[in-house]
Amino acid sequence: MLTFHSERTKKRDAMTELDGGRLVRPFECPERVDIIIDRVRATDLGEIRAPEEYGLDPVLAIHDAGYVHFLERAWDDWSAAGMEGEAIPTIWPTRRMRGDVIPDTIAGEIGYYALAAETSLCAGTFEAAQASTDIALSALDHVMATGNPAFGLCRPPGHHAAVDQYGGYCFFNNAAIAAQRALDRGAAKVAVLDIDFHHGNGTQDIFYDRDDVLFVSLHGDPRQEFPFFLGHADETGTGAGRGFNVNYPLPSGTGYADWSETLDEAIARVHRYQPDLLIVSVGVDTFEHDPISSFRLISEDFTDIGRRLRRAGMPTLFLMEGGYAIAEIGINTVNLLSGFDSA
Ligand SMILES: NCCCNCCCCCC(O)(O)C(F)(F)F
Ligand SMILES: [Zn+2]
Repeated sequence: MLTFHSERTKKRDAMTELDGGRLVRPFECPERVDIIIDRVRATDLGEIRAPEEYGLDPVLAIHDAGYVHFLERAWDDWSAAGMEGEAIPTIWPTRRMRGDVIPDTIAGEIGYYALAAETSLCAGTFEAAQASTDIALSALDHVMATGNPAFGLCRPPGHHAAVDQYGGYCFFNNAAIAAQRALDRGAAKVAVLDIDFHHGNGTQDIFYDRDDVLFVSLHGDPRQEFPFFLGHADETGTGAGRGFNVNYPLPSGTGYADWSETLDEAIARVHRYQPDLLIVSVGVDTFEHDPISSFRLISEDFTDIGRRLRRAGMPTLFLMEGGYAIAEIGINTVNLLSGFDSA
């Protein structure tokens, strides 16, 4: 399988993540890219290619312009305001506050655009996020041109990024940007299957009222797991999009027997939709030793996931999302991709 990769994805190297009341080194660290690409090379998964550069137009086709330009200048504005640490919001437009007036100062503006507080902004964030979209778009164009699968080693990830919000380590929704480009390039229907441990609230938000993108997600039950406030089974879409959003929340401790049964249901739902393209948001934080997640998949299970996805028999684009068991992230990710190739 062809892999798209760029060292520019490592430009975001935040020093802090708010975790349990302490500022710790981020779980979503640049080394994740090195470990995965080393495993791709070590296993001869296939050719590794640098992405083309697509600029901001494909990003602006999905994300709000004010949001994109906020991200572009946020670190400079934060620094210019004399803040000495990395950029972390402390107030949000919560219940019965107003979300229709965007504050002028960065301390207020950051809360308007932030989904959560664990994702610090720092120098290089915008550049890395844009490189991640270039990877997703390059991989998409390859799948559209050849019908062959491709893997976009995206970092930072994207599935929590909503139209005008960042958080959960995500800034631009790579899968949504790729799906929109596929539609712009003539696809009639695109399915996004999100197998990351966490619900892809951003991807759901972006396509919730649309029937040209089916969003299907297996994830930790939001009553117990991040992002907590979206991802329930009764969220099925709205307007034209009703019936084209499918959530499969699963309890903490879910093992592969139950998880794979749900995956087969999800694949059957994708099949009924008959998409021109399947985009898989690949998170391997479903792994038993993931430090921030609570499912119990083992490394061999990822190979089987790849096999099951291949049997779905559609042009497939794999885009990297989460996974924080650093020692095994390469093995688990490449197991999935190799399983797909070998099925
Ligand atoms: N500090 C420990 C609590 C972590 N709370 C945020 C979890 C974010 C998960 C991100 C992800 O894995 O879903 C993605 F794929 F987007 F990277
Ligand atoms: Zn995740």
